[in-house]
Amino acid sequence: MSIDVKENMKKNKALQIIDVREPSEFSSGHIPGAINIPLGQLTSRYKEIDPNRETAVVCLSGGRSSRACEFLQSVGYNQLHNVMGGMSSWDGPVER
Ligand SMILES: O=S(=O)([O-])[S-]
Repeated sequence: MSIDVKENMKKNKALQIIDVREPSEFSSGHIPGAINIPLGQLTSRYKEIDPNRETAVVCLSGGRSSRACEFLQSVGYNQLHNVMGGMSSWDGPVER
C-alpha cells in the first residue's frame, strides 16, 4: 500500500486525502485539500470518508496512517493507500 500522492493528485482528482495527525500538527502544514480526522477519532468519524473513492492516508511518518489503514480495511474500505514516509518526507505543496 504505497502511493505517489503527487502523481495521483495530478491524474486522479477524485483522490481523497485523510490526515490522521492531531489538529495542531495538521494546522502546521498539510497536503492541500486533506481532511483531518485524528487517529483517535477515526472509529467514530470514519463514515466521513467516501468508500467509493481512492483514499490516501497520511500522518507524520507513516505509523499512525498504517494503523488507520488497517482499521479502515477492517470496516470494509479497500481503495486505501498509506502515504509512505508521511509528511516528514512530503516535498509537495503544503497548505496551512
Ligand atoms: O505519525 S507517526 O505515527 O508515524 S510518528
